[in-house]
Amino acid sequence: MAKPRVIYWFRTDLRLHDSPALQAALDLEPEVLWPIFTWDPHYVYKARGGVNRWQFLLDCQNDLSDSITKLNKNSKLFVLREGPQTLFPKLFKAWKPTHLVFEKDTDAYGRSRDEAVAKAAQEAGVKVIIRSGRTLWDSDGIVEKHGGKPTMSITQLQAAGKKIGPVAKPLPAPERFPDPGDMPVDFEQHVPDKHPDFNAGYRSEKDTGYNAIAGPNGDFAIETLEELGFAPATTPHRGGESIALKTLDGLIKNKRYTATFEKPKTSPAQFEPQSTTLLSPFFHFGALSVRLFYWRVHEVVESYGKGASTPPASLIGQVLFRDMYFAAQAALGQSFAQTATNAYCRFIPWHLPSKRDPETGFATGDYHIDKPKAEEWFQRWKAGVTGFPWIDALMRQLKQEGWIHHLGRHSLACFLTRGGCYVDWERGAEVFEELLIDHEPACNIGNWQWLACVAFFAQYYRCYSPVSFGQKWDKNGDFIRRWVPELKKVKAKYIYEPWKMPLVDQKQAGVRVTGGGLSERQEGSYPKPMFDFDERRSICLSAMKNAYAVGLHGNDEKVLDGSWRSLFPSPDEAEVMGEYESDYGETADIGDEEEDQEELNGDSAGIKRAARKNSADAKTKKQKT
Ligand SMILES: Cc1cc2nc3c(=O)[nH]c(=O)nc-3n(C[C@H](O)[C@H](O)[C@H](O)COP(=O)(O)OP(=O)(O)OC[C@H]3O[C@@H](n4cnc5c(N)ncnc54)[C@H](O)[C@@H]3O)c2cc1C
Repeated sequence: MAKPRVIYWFRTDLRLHDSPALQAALDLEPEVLWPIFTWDPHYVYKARGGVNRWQFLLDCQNDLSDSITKLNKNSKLFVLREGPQTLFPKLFKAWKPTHLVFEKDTDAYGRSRDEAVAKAAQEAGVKVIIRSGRTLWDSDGIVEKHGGKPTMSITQLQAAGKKIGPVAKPLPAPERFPDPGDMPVDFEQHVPDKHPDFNAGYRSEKDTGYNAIAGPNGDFAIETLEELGFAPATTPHRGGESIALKTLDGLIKNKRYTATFEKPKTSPAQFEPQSTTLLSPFFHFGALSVRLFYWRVHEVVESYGKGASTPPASLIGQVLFRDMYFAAQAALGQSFAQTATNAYCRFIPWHLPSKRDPETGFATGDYHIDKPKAEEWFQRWKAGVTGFPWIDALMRQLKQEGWIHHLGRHSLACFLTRGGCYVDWERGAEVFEELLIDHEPACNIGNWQWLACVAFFAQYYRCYSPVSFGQKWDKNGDFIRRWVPELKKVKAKYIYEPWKMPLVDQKQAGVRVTGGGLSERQEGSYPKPMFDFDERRSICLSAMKNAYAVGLHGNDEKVLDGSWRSLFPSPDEAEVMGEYESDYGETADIGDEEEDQEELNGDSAGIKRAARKNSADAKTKKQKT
């Protein structure tokens, strides 16, 4: 019998070690194996991604490609520049594979993409093999063992995990790699629609990434930042399986650190080196197996004995959080990413709410400016010029390096939402999506919901002060001095509150505290704080208290049709989302009357459809998390 001809499709698993999907492909003992990556326009244009994360991805791909070539000089990672949905049907004809193998992806887009590809494979008579390998347990398996519901706490995750059984032991990396087969690409390339391009702001040069399906030299080379039209990355953090494995080895050698790690005791102000592992971007790109991490840490903890830390604070606890968010996302799909239609997300009438597609009910990526002041605060937060040095230092580190400590993320997220600006958590999640090198949809969204106290966590009265929280870790403000150099010479007593600095001290420190921070910023100045934090904290607190008392969730009819307003004070009386031109309502700006009517009908049908989709969850929506 003829031996299998296998396409191995790398995506979220840019590694050779512990890859159940790759192992399944190799177990077929194929005659030929094509290790490929498809350059998907969805991520290039429709998902937010800053240049630092692209650099990390390219690092991971280059490292993986080198490792494949070390095993077989005829092979490497072959990159094809086309969306998988249009590419695979052509590859199935041109290359005549018998099998397509890949790692399971439970992200909302990943699922719909894989369904389309699997359908095309079935039509072409190509067998599809999918293996879970991105999480400790298969996220769909967790959901099943948790009664089809999302896991909203670590305890729920652990209980469901227990029903599946122990986390699988890691698999060794292969020692041999089969030859690739012929790779004709004499078919027409489907050139993607580049508009809208969410990442246009990063492209200083022409984007030539899709000029030819096999790259500029026809050799299926890995893309470069230049081809994407991007300037060089600014992050010092570099990707790749080789670096990940070395970092893990270093961590494991430090037995005390590994065994006694307690996340709440690690400092968000520590840098070079940071106080936590900084393995998250490697997990994101699959350059490091989370199961390998789990078992190696587990061994250290076991041998350490008394004094070892335990979940949720321990290192094992950290990766349990990761699995918890993955399983929450796996259960809720696209609704997980937003309030509207999400039965598990509390409705809070934040400012700058998302615009939604009237047909589907899903967020479009754009938002309403219901209050110009809130927009100004959001822009200042995003630019790192709020006038609160702790917040600005964190944001500037994030923009420059793409990674900040977990508690730094807490500070930024709390400040933007319930502890300062009262801006929709979806705005913050979008900025993190763009800037983080470890951006993981499930973890980013889940953590934003946690910090905004709309899901997973409900203690909204616990608020991070942009002054005392930073001082707790770094009295002298070294972290601020590193990231906000205008304040480098400011005395420790003013470094967290420079607006309190007398003029004579400002002079001595060579900085003037003046202006609003955005376009009007002057050389040698640092902005005044954008509001009185204590005042804002109490306004937000009472608004949160009220929203909790009203008790709406994202899938409530009142949230979806806008009638929630009757349950809240007016925006003139309290902190409530202001009026704006509705996505759905009477004032939708459509010229033609007939179209107008159709649109309105379509609107409500679309909203109801989205609500129905989640209605199964509605009964459990008020559960304790
Ligand atoms: C608002 C906000 C947004 C976030 N967005 C992301 C994101 O997009 N991608 C991401 O991986 N993490 C995200 N996190 C979680 C967490 O901050 C990072 O995983 C962690 O800081 C990464 O650093 P580390 O690798 O040194 O973590 P360590 O403390 O060394 O932990 C080891 C690993 O455990 C996992 N982990 C730790 N904490 C969490 C957590 N709270 N949730 C999920 N996984 C966790 C990560 O994979 C991490 O690499 C976010 C947190 C907040 C508050």
